[in-house]
Amino acid sequence: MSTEEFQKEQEFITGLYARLDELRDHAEAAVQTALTQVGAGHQEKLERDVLVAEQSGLLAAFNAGENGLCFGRLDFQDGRQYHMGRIGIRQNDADRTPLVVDWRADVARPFYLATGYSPMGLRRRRHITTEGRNVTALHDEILDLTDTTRTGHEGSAADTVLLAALDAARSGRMHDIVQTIQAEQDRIIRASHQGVLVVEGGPGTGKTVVALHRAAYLLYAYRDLLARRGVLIVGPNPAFLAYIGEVLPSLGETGVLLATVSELFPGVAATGTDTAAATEVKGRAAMADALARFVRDHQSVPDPWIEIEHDDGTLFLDRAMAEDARAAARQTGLPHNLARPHFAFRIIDALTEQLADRIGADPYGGPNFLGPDDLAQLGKAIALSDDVHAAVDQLWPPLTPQQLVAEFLADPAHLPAIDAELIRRDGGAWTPADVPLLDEAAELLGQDDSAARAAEEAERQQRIAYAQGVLDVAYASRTYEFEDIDDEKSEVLGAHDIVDAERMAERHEEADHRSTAERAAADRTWAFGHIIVDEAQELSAMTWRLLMRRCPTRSMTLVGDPAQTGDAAGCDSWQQILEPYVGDRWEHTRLGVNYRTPAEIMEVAAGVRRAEDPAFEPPGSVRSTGTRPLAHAADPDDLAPAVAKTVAELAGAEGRLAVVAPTALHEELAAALPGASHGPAPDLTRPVVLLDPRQAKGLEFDTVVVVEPGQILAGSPRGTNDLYVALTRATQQLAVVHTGALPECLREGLARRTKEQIRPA
Ligand SMILES: Nc1ncnc2c1ncn2[C@@H]1O[C@H](COP(=O)(O)OP(=O)(O)OP(=O)(O)O)[C@@H](O)[C@H]1O
Repeated sequence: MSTEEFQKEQEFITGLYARLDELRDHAEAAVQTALTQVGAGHQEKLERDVLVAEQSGLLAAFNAGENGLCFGRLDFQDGRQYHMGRIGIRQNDADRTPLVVDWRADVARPFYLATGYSPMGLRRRRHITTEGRNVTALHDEILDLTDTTRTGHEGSAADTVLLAALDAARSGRMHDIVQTIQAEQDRIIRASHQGVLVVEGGPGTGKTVVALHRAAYLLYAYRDLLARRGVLIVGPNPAFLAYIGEVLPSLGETGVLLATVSELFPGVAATGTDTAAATEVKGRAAMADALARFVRDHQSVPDPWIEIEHDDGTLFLDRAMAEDARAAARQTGLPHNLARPHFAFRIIDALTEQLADRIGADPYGGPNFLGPDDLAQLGKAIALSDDVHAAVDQLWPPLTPQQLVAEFLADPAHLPAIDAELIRRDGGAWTPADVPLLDEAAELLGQDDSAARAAEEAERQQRIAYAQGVLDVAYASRTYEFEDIDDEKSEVLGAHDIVDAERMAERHEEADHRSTAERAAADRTWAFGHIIVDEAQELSAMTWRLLMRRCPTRSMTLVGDPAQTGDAAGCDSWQQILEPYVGDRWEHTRLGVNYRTPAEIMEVAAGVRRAEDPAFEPPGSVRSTGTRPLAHAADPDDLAPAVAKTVAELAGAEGRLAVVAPTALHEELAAALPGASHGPAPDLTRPVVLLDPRQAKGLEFDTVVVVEPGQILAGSPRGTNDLYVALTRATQQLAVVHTGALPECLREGLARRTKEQIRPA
């Protein structure tokens, strides 16, 4: 080891952190100063808010850079040398010379792509490992074989650093991989933002982590476009979102909305659950048609008429009149609530005509006596009639998405009877599968915001009135110290002197301080700049309709693995998902190396899939641990204690362990595993967690104990996929605890332990 090289890097890193501290202090001071400045006008307030947002964003990035700020160095053959950083930092000189370049910059690409065959102009690539602000290791790769300079740190650097990262104990939170992105992953991360990119790959191939780095890259490369519209990352459940939630902030990116589909209808908390069969029915594309027809059912005509009381005698809103108004309203092509005024106006016109015919008719067959002004007067009176309002409400009622879907579920229409029975529900909490239905309903109904706008105007008037009151009080209690001075010429200005009530009211209006992600989360119609969908194979056809509405530009990255589909409503083929929206204009890429699961575990998991598909080939594992997964046979009465014993044996001092078991066993197992986190949103940072196979999706742990694999297999129509997911979550060790016979597909590859061996003492 060359201490001189070490020393040089340490000096560089020390200097770099000093510059980081300087930048951080500067940003902190700027935020503080801005916050204490009380500007009077709107403009000043706006400028202050922009400055605070900008500097806060910088601060977040500087704080993110604290750990592993610099992780590599590129030495080019032409003498250029660049240090690589999690974020880019420049010197405080006239040229603002880069100290470290951002890993996303073009010049950083050879760090990930250069090989001995294709050195991309590189002479040497250095991996720098740090702990806090100290350099702990250097690994150099020589890419120019004619270069004879040696530093003493040469070796197969990339492998050493990658394997160290893969072997490290898990923390319950995903980490970024900027230091070890592999070439096939880099190409996906930096692919163009346009169009739909599908990233497919088996378990542990890095689909999720690559998708997150892609979000960071896109925000860097297309900042103008994406910072404004925002990026949405959709994940399968809240625990998964918590698991991946620290990756982007660690890369200095905070403006991304992470959400499950259930959270995408503002104002609705989908806390209910559906049966697998109901989820499947609700997810079918045919639901869109059923809902559209259900909305039309609410556009009715009277049989034979509705009587409208009028001073000049009863008017008749008859079937033909309503049919004519309905056809005209439908012809506008507007959603139900927005077409409603068109229906109402046609009805009012027709009733006005009926009345005019009655009271203005010339008994001798001449033209009607009433002129345009008379007709307008009659129309106005009819438009104000309570009877007319009630009739319009009856024939074309205003509807909210919640009303419509609740009514639909209580008595499902336009579906085969068997499907209708499966989803029938009167009341109860909204479920995740209801959210796309609500969104579909919102599209079909449209939002007639005239009432909201009127309310807003009324509120504004109220604010003005309040501000006038404040001014009056201010005037009444003005200071009299200068009583002798003519009030008109007073140099002491009071609030009443410089603002009128309207401007003062405006000043008190709340400016929108929310970030793009926050504003997007609160707005159902927000169009995102890019959407990333993880575990995309799980989403139903109805969910795709919702997501496509949120991304009219179709700039999307979809990652998933059809072999892991667990949801009954999930899709089996990308073509089937995408065809309705982009035809065949989408790109498909594959990741083929498993970075998570050691070869020994993967062999066992592959056996499960091979039972259905003998030709199945799992992604090749990058590591093997030499430890065979274990099968523990337990007495049915002893299952929970046997699981507890296995957990006690395998749980390490460091790292995380997950027990993956069918939900029906959770109560019994939780009692035997005190301290294990479980429930709908388990805390994955705890040493032991108890999950069902669906909750385990996308996650990873050092050790995994799969309980009753036979029940997992039989538990759902996609039981094979669920078991495959459960078995592929471990980075180090896997154990299976079972009562009764081990399923046939698991008999190969597992080292057996008998009941006696695992019976608690
Ligand atoms: N280039 C890399 N360097 C270091 N770690 C990596 C790399 N690529 C992937 N990993 C690690 O491998 C593990 C698996 O990655 P990830 O969860 O993204 O896989 P996945 O394909 O989404 O898996 P699954 O489909 O099973 O959920 C993670 O711990 C990730 O950090």
